[in-house]
This record gives sequence, C-alpha cells and structure tokens, in this order.
Amino acid sequence: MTFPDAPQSTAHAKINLFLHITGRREDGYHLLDSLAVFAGAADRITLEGPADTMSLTIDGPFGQGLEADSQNLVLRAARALQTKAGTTANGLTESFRLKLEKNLPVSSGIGGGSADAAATLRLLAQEWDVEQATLFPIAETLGADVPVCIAQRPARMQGIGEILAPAPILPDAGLLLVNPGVGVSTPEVFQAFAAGGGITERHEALLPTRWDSAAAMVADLNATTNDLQAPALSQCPVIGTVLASIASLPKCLLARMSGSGATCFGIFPSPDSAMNAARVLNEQSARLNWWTWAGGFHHTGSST
Ligand SMILES: C[C@](O)(CO)[C@H](O)COP(=O)(O)OP(=O)(O)OC[C@H]1O[C@@H](n2ccc(N)nc2=O)[C@H](O)[C@@H]1O
Ligand SMILES: Nc1ncnc2c1ncn2[C@@H]1O[C@H](COP(=O)(O)OP(=O)(O)OP(=O)(O)O)[C@@H](O)[C@H]1O
Repeated sequence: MTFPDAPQSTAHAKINLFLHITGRREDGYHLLDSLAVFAGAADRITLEGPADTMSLTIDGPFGQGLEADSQNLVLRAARALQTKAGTTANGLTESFRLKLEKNLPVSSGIGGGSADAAATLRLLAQEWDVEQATLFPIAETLGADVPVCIAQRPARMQGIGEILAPAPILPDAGLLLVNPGVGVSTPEVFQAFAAGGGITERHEALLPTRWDSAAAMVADLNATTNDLQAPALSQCPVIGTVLASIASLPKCLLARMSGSGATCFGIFPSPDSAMNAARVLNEQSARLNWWTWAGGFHHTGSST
C-alpha cells in the first residue's frame, strides 16, 4: 500500500555563520560557540507506505555513494524513535517504507545527514503522535548537529551543539553555497584543529537581537571566524580556491567555510544578488563540476 498523499518533511542545509571552539570535554568532543542558520537547499524524506520493518530507498543527485543500510541516519533516527515511542501509552509504532531524496552533498559541512535524521524524527513523531520535546534527547544521541536541525531555525549553538539559544533575527540576505565535490571527514578536521595548537582565547561574540541588512550582519560576522577553516584547508586545499572564487563574485559581502567543510558560503545583499553570483560562478567554473546553490535563508527567526 502507498499513502495517497505521502507525508513528507524537508531537511534543510545547516550553515555555521561562525564557529568558535571554546574548549574540550573529557571524552574528546569540542565545546563550540556557533551561529547556525538554515538555507533553502534541502533533502526530502517521504513516508511512502506501511511496511513490516523500517526500510529505506535513496534517490536524488547525491543518492549514489550513500548506503541505505542500518547505519544511515534516517534509519538510525527511525529506529531510535520507534524504540522510545513503543514504550509510550499509545504504542503506535508501525514501520514504514521511507524514501530519502538526497539533494545535499554528503560529508560536506552542511549537516545533511543530521538534517535527514531530524526530519525523520519530525515525520514519525507526527505519525505516532509523539511530543516534540521527546525528540531532543534522541537527537543528541544521533549527532552533535541533530538537535539544532529539529526546529531548523536560526540558533546559537553551545556545548557540543545541544545547548540552543535564540539567534538574531536574520535579514533577507542572499546565500550562495559552493561545494567542490570532495568529502571532508568531521573527526579528521577536529583532530587537525587539536594538532594545530587548539583553542584561541577570545571574548564571547556579542550579537544583537536582529540584523536589518546583510551588511549589518556581515559587519558583526567579520569579528568572528570559523576555527575549523584552517585545519580543513590543510586537509583539503581546494577549499582555498572555492573561498577565493566566492569572494571575487559581484556584490559578495563575506566568503567563509561552513562546519567542518568543504562547503563554503557567500553572503550577498539579497537572494537575487546571490542567484546572479551563482550564474557568474557556474559560467566561470563549469568544467570543475562544483555543486552550487543560491537563494535565501529557510527561516529568518528563532523558534523561541
Ligand atoms: C562541525 C559541526 O558541524 C558544527 O555544527 C558539528 O560540530 C559536527 O556535528 P556532527 O557532524 O553531527 O558530529 P558528530 O557526528 O556528533 O561527531 C563526529 C565527530 O566529530 C568530532 N566532534 C564533533 C562535534 C563536536 N562538538 N566536537 C567534536 O570533536 C568527534 O570526533 C566526533 O566523533
Ligand atoms: N542520510 C545521510 N546523509 C548523509 N550522510 C549520512 C547519512 N546517513 C549517514 N551518513 C554518514 O554521515 C557522515 C556525515 O555526513 P553529513 O553529510 O551529515 O556530513 P556533514 O555535512 O559534514 O555534517 P556536519 O556538518 O554535521 O559535520 C558521512 O560519513 C555519511 O556517510
């Protein structure tokens, strides 16, 4: 049986507008201070129909090379919630055929796997009538980026990513994402950071309650960095080429790497100017086969 109007959820790309590493826990995880926002670019998860056990198929431009096995974050999230929801009074935990449309590059610093896990939790929570608050403890067990992807709204991330606070209201800025087609391993970049001298002492970034323009946002972001950018560059030098290419585009206000890379983003005055810059970049770099996406933020306000 296939659902006539199959329930769907979009899993938006997470961008770290800045990422400061502030400490290290005893278990080796790094403490962060980061401003996470979401782009219009997204994967899509669909509940195609009921099944005897949870199963997954994958399609979309980045589907190849990603296994639909038990380690896929979609199935890990589904099983984790099924275990939890099965212990509630309702116990309505039937299994489903899930489909992942993979539009976001894998291992690319924009949290695609985390967004997929969070979208799966949201979809199944709706099916099984599970409260949103139940999802956070499960999200934390699936990955450091999964909690922020539950609401997929701008948030200040602290701790290892599980402490979420309101972010400034974002302007209607333009965003360009560029990935050079090289996967970067998050643990290896954190290791390279630690090996390269580690934490810089600095004042905590002070952010306003809102930014009224892309220029005002960039003025504040210029006082911040992505501490993982230099270690990622040492592992994946093409990131330097991507950053220089973005910075040279018309009207670009800021070029920076997201997360542990290799995806880099550009901030532009408006979504239209970002789309124009993408056209210029795609003409310049057509032979390089880079993935690009341009548009605006998914949500401009925090959920709290
Ligand atoms: C770089 C960021 O994307 C910024 O938002 C996240 O901190 C990474 O989030 P993630 O990919 O969901 O990370 P996880 O899958 O939980 O962790 C992958 C590996 O990265 C390292 N890791 C991750 C997060 C963190 N705060 N400190 C770390 O040192 C650890 O070695 C961990 O084993
Ligand atoms: N549904 C999924 N989508 C993407 N990656 C997945 C998925 N399930 C499992 N993975 C695995 O998770 C790892 C990280 O993939 P992901 O695309 O989330 O990386 P990322 O964008 O660098 O994440 P982050 O920004 O959170 O560090 C890869 O090794 C990948 O094989």
